[in-house]
Amino acid sequence: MLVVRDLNTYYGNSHILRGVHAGIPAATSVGLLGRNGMGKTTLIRTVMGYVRPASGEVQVDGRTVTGWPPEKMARLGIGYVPEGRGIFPNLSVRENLVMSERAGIDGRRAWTFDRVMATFPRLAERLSHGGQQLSGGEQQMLSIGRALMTNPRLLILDEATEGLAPLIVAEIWRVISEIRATGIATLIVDRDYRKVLAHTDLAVVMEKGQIVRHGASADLLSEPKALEDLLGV
Ligand SMILES: Nc1ncnc2c1ncn2[C@@H]1O[C@H](COP(=O)(O)OP(=O)(O)OP(=O)(O)O)[C@@H](O)[C@H]1O
Repeated sequence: MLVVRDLNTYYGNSHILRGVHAGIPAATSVGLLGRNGMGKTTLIRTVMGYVRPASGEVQVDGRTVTGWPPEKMARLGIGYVPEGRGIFPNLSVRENLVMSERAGIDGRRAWTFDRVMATFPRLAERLSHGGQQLSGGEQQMLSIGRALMTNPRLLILDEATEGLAPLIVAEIWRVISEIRATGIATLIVDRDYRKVLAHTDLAVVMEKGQIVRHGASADLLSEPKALEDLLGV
């Protein structure tokens, strides 16, 4: 459903994305791997319209959407949970969720407020708390909950478990499995490459702004030499 072709993105004079070709088929889970600073977040930010590419194309369902702003990308059914969490700190948990509520592009409302509550019981206990009163893990759950309330076809998770306690990290991976089982496509960036490969169908690896490897996640997991070369693990 999402394809990028020959994408080139600069920050000032720094050429960050260097001709990236990649795609996410519908209802497929893709892991985006690579060492620090290789361009993973820049790729996501370019796709979501936060950064304009110098050249290349972003397509959703065959339609060219390069440079569309984030709100329009969201309306195409792409949910984004940014690194460092995207919630409104001055609004309550309930307000954060309700304001994101929207039917999916096919008109379905599979993810409702009640379903998000059932998925994240911790949030249900803190509905009137302000966003800034939540722990880091709860903020992350709220950020994922907000994205689910938009009933996305594709959910992009950038470092969703970063800096969280092990129990919360396990909880987030459980939710990622649940989301995947409902047929939502996912693009997952996380430092724990084993978890990424275990929770995805396909994996792409970035190195210096290019995709240097793509294939089945299970295949990459069984290649220690490739993992060492590409990820330094
Ligand atoms: N706003 C910015 N202005 C200038 N350079 C930037 C900016 N954001 C990122 N960069 C640089 O772009 C390169 C790619 O960064 P990016 O965040 O996309 O990498 P990443 O693979 O997501 O790594 P990380 O895991 O560290 O976030 C890095 O060299 C980084 O220093």
